[in-house]
Amino acid sequence: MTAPLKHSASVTVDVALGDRAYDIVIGGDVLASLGERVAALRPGVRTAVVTDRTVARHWLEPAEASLAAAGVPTSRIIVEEGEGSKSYATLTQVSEALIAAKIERNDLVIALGGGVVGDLAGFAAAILRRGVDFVQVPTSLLAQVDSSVGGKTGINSPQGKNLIGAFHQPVLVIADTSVLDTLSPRQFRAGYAEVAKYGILGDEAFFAWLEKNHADIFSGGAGREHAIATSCRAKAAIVSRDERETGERALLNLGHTFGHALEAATGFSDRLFHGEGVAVGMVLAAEFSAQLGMISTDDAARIARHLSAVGLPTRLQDIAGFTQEGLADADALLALMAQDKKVKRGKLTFILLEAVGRAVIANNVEPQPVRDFLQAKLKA
Ligand SMILES: NC(=O)c1ccc[n+]([C@@H]2O[C@H](COP(=O)([O-])OP(=O)(O)OC[C@H]3O[C@@H](n4cnc5c(N)ncnc54)[C@H](O)[C@@H]3O)[C@@H](O)[C@H]2O)c1
Ligand SMILES: O=C(O)C(=O)C[C@@H](O)[C@H](O)[C@H](O)COP(=O)(O)O
Ligand SMILES: [Zn+2]
Repeated sequence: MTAPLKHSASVTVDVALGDRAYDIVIGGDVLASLGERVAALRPGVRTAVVTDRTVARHWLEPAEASLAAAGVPTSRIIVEEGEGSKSYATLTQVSEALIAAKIERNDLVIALGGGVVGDLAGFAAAILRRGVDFVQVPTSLLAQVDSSVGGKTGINSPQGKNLIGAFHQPVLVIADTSVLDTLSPRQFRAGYAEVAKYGILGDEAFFAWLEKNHADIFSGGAGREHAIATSCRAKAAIVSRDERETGERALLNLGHTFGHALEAATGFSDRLFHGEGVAVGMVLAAEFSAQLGMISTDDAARIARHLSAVGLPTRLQDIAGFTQEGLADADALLALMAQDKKVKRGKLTFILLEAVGRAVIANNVEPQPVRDFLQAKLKA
């Protein structure tokens, strides 16, 4: 745990993982406290900040200034932005730069960026000298509500999302909500899909609140911080009970079995951002659940209606280049889903819905009903 510091209002969420517990500090100017918090957590530490080009342009200097003011030595490693950087090539670039910077076992890697930088830098830290601690400084909405918390790190392989990785928890998360002001509207909206996910999977009241307050979240009102803190509390609670996804953590994968296959089918490109794939995937999961008689068609329609109201894609046909080979093809999508990490003895696991706010884990799902469902959706 970090000691409380005297900065303007911030909220701290605890991720209760015993001797690996850590704080998520959320607030409007907490980036300025990065150096002070790192120095308090690890006196005498050296750091390397991993970031991407776009985030570096906006936020690297304030991060470095905060570290310098607290007397924390640092070096910088800058990668290309985008999902393509969750690759073997960029992992090599980052690992070798960390070695060149002489980051030792007791030093810290700092991931300053969205989910791509967090997953990549976290994984590099996990394998560098067999494990170096790291700090998450998430700069996208998605990273502040989801990817910076919980310790899933990794890269993609051509066969699928996040297939190479490790569980490696950060030692601190600093989520400065004011950095979101430089995020593009499309990226902000994509991150919102993961916010809505927490309501859909386990908190109907939060979903109803989002239905009423989404405009405030998008415009940067007080609701934004509330939505981020609520999302982090929901994720922290699940992760602290099931760190390694042996059970209920799989609920956080709502929409991802479909979504990850769609991201792979679109070549991990800007045709479909992760959050957008999750939005389409959650609607497909809801509609598939309705077809199985698990959720009412009204509830499934309510989910699609809200995601569509904020401008997220909700149908396969909304994806750029929908008719291109591999996307409008149920068998190709099923082949990609076969690489999902929830597959057990060759059988698919889906996160399905009984109601808004009630998700369940469905093991041993046969491929044929999924194929039939997708074929119908592709023609719709
Ligand atoms: N580890 C997990 O638990 C977890 C959870 C959810 C998603 N993810 C992963 O996260 C990734 C998606 O993360 P993302 O949506 O943050 O994408 P991202 O990291 O690619 O960031 C989105 C874009 O926004 C830019 N950006 C980020 N912060 C900015 C800021 N403050 N100002 C201006 N531009 C900014 C980035 O340069 C990038 O171009 C996917 O790879 C997904 O698989 C991981
Ligand atoms: O933290 C989790 O657990 C999640 O599933 C969160 C997801 O939003 C995230 O996209 C995660 O990276 C997906 O995990 P994966 O195990 O399917 O790669
Ligand atoms: Zn996700």
